[in-house]
Amino acid sequence: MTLRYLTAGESHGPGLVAIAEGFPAGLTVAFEAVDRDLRRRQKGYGRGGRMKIETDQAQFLAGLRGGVTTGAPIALVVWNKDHENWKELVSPYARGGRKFTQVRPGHADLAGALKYDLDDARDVLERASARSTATIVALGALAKALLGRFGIQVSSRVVAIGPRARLADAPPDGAQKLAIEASDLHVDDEAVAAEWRALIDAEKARGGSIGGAFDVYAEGLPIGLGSHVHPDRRLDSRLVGALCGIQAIRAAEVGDGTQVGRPGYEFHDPIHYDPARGFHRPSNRAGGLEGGMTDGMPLRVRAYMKPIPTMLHPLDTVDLATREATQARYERSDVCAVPAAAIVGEAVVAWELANAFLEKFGGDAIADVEKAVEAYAARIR
Ligand SMILES: Cc1cc2nc3c(=O)[nH]c(=O)nc-3n(C[C@H](O)[C@H](O)[C@H](O)COP(=O)(O)O)c2cc1C
Ligand SMILES: C=C(O[C@@H]1CC(C(=O)O)=C[C@@H](OP(=O)(O)O)[C@H]1O)C(=O)O
Repeated sequence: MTLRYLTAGESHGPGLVAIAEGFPAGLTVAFEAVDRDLRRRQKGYGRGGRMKIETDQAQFLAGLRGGVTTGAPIALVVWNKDHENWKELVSPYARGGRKFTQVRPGHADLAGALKYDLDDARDVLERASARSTATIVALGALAKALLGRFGIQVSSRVVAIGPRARLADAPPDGAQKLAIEASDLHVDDEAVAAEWRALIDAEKARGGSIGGAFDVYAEGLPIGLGSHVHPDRRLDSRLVGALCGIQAIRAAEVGDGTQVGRPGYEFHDPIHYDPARGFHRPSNRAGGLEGGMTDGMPLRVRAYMKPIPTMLHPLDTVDLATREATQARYERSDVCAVPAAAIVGEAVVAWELANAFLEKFGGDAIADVEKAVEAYAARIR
């Protein structure tokens, strides 16, 4: 492991912190790019009241001087504005409010309370909440700064909301990227977005929720990140694991990976070579990964997000304190958060790619990494 991080923080506590280690010295980090990704994560049609309260920004505490990494651990914090309303309820210094015992199906509430011997599921849900993805996105922005330094760009697009899919098999081009950024559903087709808004509205009207899927892409990757030699060094296993590590992601797919009904001739990508382009493929069904390594084609991974579990018209459950039948507790909730999850998806993919990149080319200083990248490119031409 070259890059590593830890995060801490509760959804309604004072703030969320992250410490990252392993970035080479001499990397310029644009703070605005970090905050831009934090803003992107807060957007999206179907989000609930919380996002009107927060305006996430990363405050850096260590590891950079004048916007440039020093090689020391990087520390940052994202403050929770909503904590002002929870000071007496959720804090290292106070614990108050009615106990949360009407455990919600689809959440960590039940298993977490039993496993950790807690009589208040609040102690579980505060950390299980996807609020922590704000720190993940800030860390991902650091990884993107490293990748960007070497010409690698990470992007994403929502490809399904509920039953209505709009699949694509290549990364968005420049114009499509602009359209995606302008869209409240993180898609480059306004007609599809209108259909998706109607689906979200219908679920909201009946007190329900809706899920979907998104693709994450990376362009400009060298051949050979990751490794075939052990399962835990395979980049496909690491990317799928990282995507399923995001709250509410239930499955992830590499390239056309689930299309196993296709015959082999329609599943694999022939290899071509010419001196100008080097090794390349006429198709990219593998999604840029073969044998657990990048194959030089754009990376394409898809993640599937379940419908948000907290619903205005709640499901049946059992009260943790009395063991009697009741209904799941509702405070407030998103109805759909697939566009936000796509930004988190970019972050976790960027992190895994940056880690694999530094495993292959790593050095303590950016200049060392540059030399390793150049030497490798010359060798494999
Ligand atoms: C960006 C994002 C926002 C989310 N917002 C909510 C929400 O408002 N309400 C909710 O019940 N779940 C929300 N979730 C999902 C829950 O955090 C998640 O389903 C829960 O912690 C249980 O984890 P699991 O689904 O991975 O099993 C959100 C997830 C993400 C990625
Ligand atoms: C706070 C965020 O998402 C939250 C994730 C979440 C959950 O259960 O995962 C539940 C909601 O929290 P609250 O109960 O405070 O409204 C979401 O708003 C965020 O994305 O920053």
